[in-house]
Amino acid sequence: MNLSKGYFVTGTDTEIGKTLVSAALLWKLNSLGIDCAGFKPVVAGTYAAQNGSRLNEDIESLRIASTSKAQRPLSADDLCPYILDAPIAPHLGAASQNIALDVKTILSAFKKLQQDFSTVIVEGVGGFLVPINDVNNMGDVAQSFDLPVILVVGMRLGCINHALLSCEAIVQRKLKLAGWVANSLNAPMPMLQENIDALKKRIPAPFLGLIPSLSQHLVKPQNAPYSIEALAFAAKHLNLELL
Ligand SMILES: Nc1ncnc2c1ncn2[C@@H]1O[C@H](COP(=O)(O)OP(=O)(O)OP(=O)(O)O)[C@@H](O)[C@H]1O
Ligand SMILES: C[C@H](N)[C@H](N)CCCCCC(=O)O
Ligand SMILES: [Mg+2]
Repeated sequence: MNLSKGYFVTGTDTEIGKTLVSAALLWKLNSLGIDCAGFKPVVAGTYAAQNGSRLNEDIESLRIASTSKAQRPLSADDLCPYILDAPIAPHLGAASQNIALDVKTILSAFKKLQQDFSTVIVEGVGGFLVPINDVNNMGDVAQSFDLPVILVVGMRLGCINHALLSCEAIVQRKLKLAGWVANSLNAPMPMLQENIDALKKRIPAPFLGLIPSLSQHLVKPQNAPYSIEALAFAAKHLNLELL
């Protein structure tokens, strides 16, 4: 395994398992004794914690899977510079809160976290080209981080086209495509293996594994992070030797 100082995890769409894969990667790195933290450039969608504070599911999943350093527990703000309330496209959520999202602010928050951890796993927002403002998108954020990219493919009808478009965009930006993960979602698609084979033939990067559908007790509850058990289950299906 020739681990990079971090990975940028993107996906074929929103809600296809980027958080599951990112947090599972963190869990696996931790189990190998590698200190690591999760990062999210922007989140859109919060819920109220019991003490009234606003939390986000992705940040909480990444936070519980990050290495805990006794001297200073990670806060949500360490993992994400922009926490927006509405579960909508981030440039719209930001505009409705009069916030201007910018690449420089995101990059400096990422660099700050990178100082304290040898590996940072960044979970992108939605698909690879989701806008953050009128000029920039997540592809620009990925380029500014200059990390190898891992593509999560949500295995459902339409994913072949979405995956290949994403690969073209990643390669066109001269980013390294380090590998891709097939995630089965809540119901395995018909001809799952044939679809995976079609992707294997066409994606110019190693196949890191297939995460099966989570059984009922592992499915993420609403307004809560993934359980450690779910992350460990997903991690078992990822082959980091290929990175
Ligand atoms: N392998 C799986 N089996 C069953 N359900 C899954 C699986 N992977 C993801 N899900 C479900 O799909 C939903 C979306 O997953 P997740 O939050 O990881 O996606 P995401 O790509 O990170 O979404 P977002 O774009 O909002 O960040 C969750 O409710 C999760 O429980
Ligand atoms: C709120 C949601 N869960 C994501 N965090 C944001 C997804 C933005 C998708 C934008 C788009 O491609 O149309
Ligand atoms: Mg997510």
